Amino acid sequence: MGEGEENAEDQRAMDIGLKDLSKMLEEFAKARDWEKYHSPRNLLLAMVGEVGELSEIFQWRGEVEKGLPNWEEADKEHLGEELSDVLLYLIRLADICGVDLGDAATKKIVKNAIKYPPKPNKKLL
Ligand SMILES: Nc1ccn([C@H]2C[C@H](O)[C@@H](COP(=O)(O)OP(=O)(O)OP(=O)(O)O)O2)c(=O)n1
Repeated sequence: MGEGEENAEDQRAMDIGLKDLSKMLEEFAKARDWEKYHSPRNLLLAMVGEVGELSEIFQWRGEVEKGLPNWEEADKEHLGEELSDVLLYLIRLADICGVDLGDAATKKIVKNAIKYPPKPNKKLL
């Protein structure tokens, strides 16, 4: 196994968090002098573009089974890439807007639970 493959394994093994990804994206932009392009509006439009690319994967397939059992591996890999592009732009957008996404999302889940109370026998939150 080459060094690059070992690093990829390490990355997979890591339970990476939003803050780590945010830092990596900041470094990625800095290293390319792309910070000037990463304005809130540009990032939002880039994210919406990636949502379009994600949608294209499902377009014309009809409903698909959970777990995508009949999909080619290459299609699943493509799906992972497009999901990642959406996530990465979302994380970068939140960072550039000064929003702590982990904190905001946690608060939102609590708010959702109050708005939509669970069935009495299924109370998890
Ligand atoms: N100014 C940019 C351009 C790209 N990226 C990063 C975030 C996304 O994860 C990915 C998007 O790259 P592309 O625009 O090349 O989009 P795709 O990877 O989807 O390629 P394609 O549109 O050719 O399928 O790169 C970024 O942070 N800032």
